[in-house]
Amino acid sequence: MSKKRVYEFAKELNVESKEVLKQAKDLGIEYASHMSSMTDEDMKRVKQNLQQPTQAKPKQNAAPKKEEAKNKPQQSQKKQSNQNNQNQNQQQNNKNQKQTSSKPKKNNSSNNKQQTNKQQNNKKQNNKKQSKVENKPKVAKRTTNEQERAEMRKQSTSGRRNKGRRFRGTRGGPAGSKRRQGRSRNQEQQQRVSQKPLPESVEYTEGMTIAEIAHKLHREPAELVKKLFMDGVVATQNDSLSKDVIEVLLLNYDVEPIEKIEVDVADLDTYFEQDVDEESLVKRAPTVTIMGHVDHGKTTLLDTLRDASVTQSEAGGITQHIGAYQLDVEGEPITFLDTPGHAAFTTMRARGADVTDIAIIVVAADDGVMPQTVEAINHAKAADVPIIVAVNKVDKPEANPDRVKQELLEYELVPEDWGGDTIFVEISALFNQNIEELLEMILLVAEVSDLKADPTGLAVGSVLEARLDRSKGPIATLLVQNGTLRKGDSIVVGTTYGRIRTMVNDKAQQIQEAGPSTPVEITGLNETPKAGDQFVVFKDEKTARQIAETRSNEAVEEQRQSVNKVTLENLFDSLEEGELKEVNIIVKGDVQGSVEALVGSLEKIEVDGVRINVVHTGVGAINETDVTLASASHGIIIGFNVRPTPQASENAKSEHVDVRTYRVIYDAIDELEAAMKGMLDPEYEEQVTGQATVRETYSVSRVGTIAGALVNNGVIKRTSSIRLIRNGIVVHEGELGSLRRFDDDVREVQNGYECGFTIENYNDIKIDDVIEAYEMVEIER
Ligand SMILES: Nc1nc2c(ncn2[C@@H]2O[C@H](COP(=O)(O)OP(=O)(O)OP(=O)(O)O)[C@@H](O)[C@H]2O)c(=O)[nH]1
Repeated sequence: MSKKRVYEFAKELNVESKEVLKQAKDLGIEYASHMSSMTDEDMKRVKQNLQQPTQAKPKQNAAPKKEEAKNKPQQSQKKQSNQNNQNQNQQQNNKNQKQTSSKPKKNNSSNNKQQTNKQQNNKKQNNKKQSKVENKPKVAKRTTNEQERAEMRKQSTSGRRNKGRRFRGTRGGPAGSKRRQGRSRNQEQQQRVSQKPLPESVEYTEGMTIAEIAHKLHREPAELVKKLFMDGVVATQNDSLSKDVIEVLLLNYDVEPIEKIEVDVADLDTYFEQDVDEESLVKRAPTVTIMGHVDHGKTTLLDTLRDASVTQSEAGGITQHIGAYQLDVEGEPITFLDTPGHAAFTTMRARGADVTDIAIIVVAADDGVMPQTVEAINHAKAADVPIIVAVNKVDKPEANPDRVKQELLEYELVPEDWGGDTIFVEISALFNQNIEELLEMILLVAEVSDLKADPTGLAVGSVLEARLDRSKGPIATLLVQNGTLRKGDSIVVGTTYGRIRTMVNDKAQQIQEAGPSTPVEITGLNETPKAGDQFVVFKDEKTARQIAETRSNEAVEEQRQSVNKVTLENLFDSLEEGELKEVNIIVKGDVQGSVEALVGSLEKIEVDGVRINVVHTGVGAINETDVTLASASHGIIIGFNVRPTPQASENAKSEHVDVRTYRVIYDAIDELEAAMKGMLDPEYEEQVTGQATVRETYSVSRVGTIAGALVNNGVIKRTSSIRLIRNGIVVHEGELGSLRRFDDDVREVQNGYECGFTIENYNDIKIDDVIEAYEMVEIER
């Protein structure tokens, strides 16, 4: 059933809103205001009533809205008023969405996505603004309820001081009030003569101030303040107004309110959903992902296809692995994503990248449908991507393609020759059989899908792969999805940005520009993005940097709010709160033996029924996979004699994964045990206090070696720990046995003074040895 607001309906009938309200009231229908929604039935009834000659009245242009406001019917039921307001909001939202999505869009799915995104944006903005408005003195809420307003007006005129303080009308008594009213009416009339005409409509954003709206209406803010006051809303000209108040205010002036949807420039999705100019659309290559069960031949198929691509390239051309490649089938290009497996596919999708147009599900004819085949089908279906089934390994004597077809019926994949609409191609990826037919089928599905893009304009797309290269810096493989990417372009990728310094295609050729569906590898970014990140080209580097910085800050904030990872510090708290019964750890070490020893010892730690669960062990540096695993399993990484790679360190930092490295197994055990007991010692940092050089040594029986030394740097303290250094090599670490000046025991000896000392349980002190005194100072974690 279609609904209209009172004012829209009035406009349609060319009568005033108040006339409609009046007629409705006569018919027993109560509306809160011009913004109330009318049902079809009500509109019919009101229209009939209005069309009776005595009642119909032409609409006047300069509507005396003040009276209208006065005559506004009061609500009999508070509940109904609220209901109506909800309807109003709902309808305005719908209207706004219609306004923003009226132009033709790429396709249905993007349409839907756009609508949802817009709705989300709307919601986001409304939420943001809501909080802003809520800080204001209840202005917005009060006006949403007509009955409350009326109630307040009543209170103000009855002169109840304690409640009516906001209403100036209570102060001067009836006579004064009348005088003022008379005066202001005159002023209003004078103003009206000299005022600019009102605009037909005003574009507003929620949270605008009275002064801003007054400016748009070419009216004095004081006039608006007064109008609102008459409606029971007390606000000053610098107060922000809620959407409802703004709408009522504008309608009081008979000005159409149009809400302006503010676009979040940092939301990259919006750049993917730009309105398209149908005329600029051209056919683009399909992007294909190959999925299937382990060992069914995904990699072999990708290799066979890539070989074909190499053969096509110029003699001597080398195909480099950039995460995707393009094949030319009789002049029709096809882009293959070079990362087999649905995990990659889903990760990309989870990050917002919908890059796949067609999914090829590889099923080995000798093995049939297996668990990952089903998973792959489900992932493709969830992404609404057309499926082509490649029945592989048909060269094998035990191959049974019909069994595969039979098994796939259960998943609604019915071959064409069995009356369905799924394309099945029987191939041998290893022996290059029927590959051409597979390619033709891909082109056929692509044609049916009518894949198009607009190569004009700035490029948008997704990251297929990214890595950090020691000499070149961050390298990313991008898939252009719309527009044309050019060398030198300023680009935002995920939360990073840069200018495209170099751009190569899958044939390792330097290129200047890349159109839709083209995979390219670029350098020039400031940081390494993640696979699945979206990219958008901006007209200048400054804008790109600003947007990337905003996105980066937003991402950090989001993460801060959502991530609550386990660290050694909060481990005990988590255990206390009953969140953890198992502590997940990942152990990496320099050699297998030490990893096993460490794991063995860690597993023996017993703390009140809490168990250590080793999720993964390995030899070598702590890498990104370890961090991903720790992040996913809320685990802690323990490294023994190994360090994290730079990328792993970065990821650990961003994903809040606790990485602990040790050089002594017992330290690792002690620290983990202490953390589990909530007794983690504070962390200390070494601070060298001073140095002294040995000038003489004396051997004294029962005392040992006494060294005579000169303090030549800082201070040597009796309580300090020391290191004995000979020719730059630490020969002993320990404590002082005694520290003296002449015959006196002293607490410390300053720079430039001589002293005598012994080292506890150590006598091998030689002339020219240096003792370095240091203290362990507690640092904040
Ligand atoms: N006979 C025959 N063997 C094949 C064919 N395709 C792949 N193979 C073999 O099957 C095995 C697995 O192939 P892969 O391409 O590695 O399979 P995959 O699906 O990529 O496996 P994962 O990467 O482990 O998921 C290899 O030994 C291939 O040589 C084929 O068409 N015929």
